[in-house]
Amino acid sequence: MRIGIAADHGGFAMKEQIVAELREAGYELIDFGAVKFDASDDYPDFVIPLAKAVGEGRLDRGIALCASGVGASIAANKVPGVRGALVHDHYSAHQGVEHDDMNIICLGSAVVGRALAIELVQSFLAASFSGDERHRRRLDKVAVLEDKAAGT
Ligand SMILES: O=C(CO)[C@H](O)[C@H](O)[C@H](O)COP(=O)(O)O
Repeated sequence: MRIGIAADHGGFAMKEQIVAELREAGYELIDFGAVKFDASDDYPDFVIPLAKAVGEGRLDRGIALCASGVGASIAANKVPGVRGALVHDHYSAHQGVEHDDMNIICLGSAVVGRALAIELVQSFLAASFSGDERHRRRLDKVAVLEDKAAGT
């Protein structure tokens, strides 16, 4: 599985922890930055390149962090092909993939602790889209909006 991760200063420390844990667990992942803590950086500068890589199919899954996870979620979901969600709980971390084909998990470093964040990411990465017809039908109704925006 091709995985990417991105964070602004609000999520930087937690990103570093998640990268270390996932690499230790054997995952390979691409780090879209930030590469250092800079209190003046902006989450779109890191989250949008990650989201484009996921939306264009160059990555299978993404992990996006900021302080609340809200800005990261808003930015990621502007990108076609992205189905991102701000997640704080185990059920959403896997059900969001199983039912909604979530491909970017957004986390708020000021909201969830390190251990929970890593468990949420592992749950997200371990889950697969069920492919059930009712879920595809619902996703197709959402994707229509992207098709209209693209003029197709
Ligand atoms: O949480 C965030 C957006 O939802 C981001 O991490 C911002 O950086 C957060 O708003 C903190 O911003 P500040 O410039 O550090 O006050």
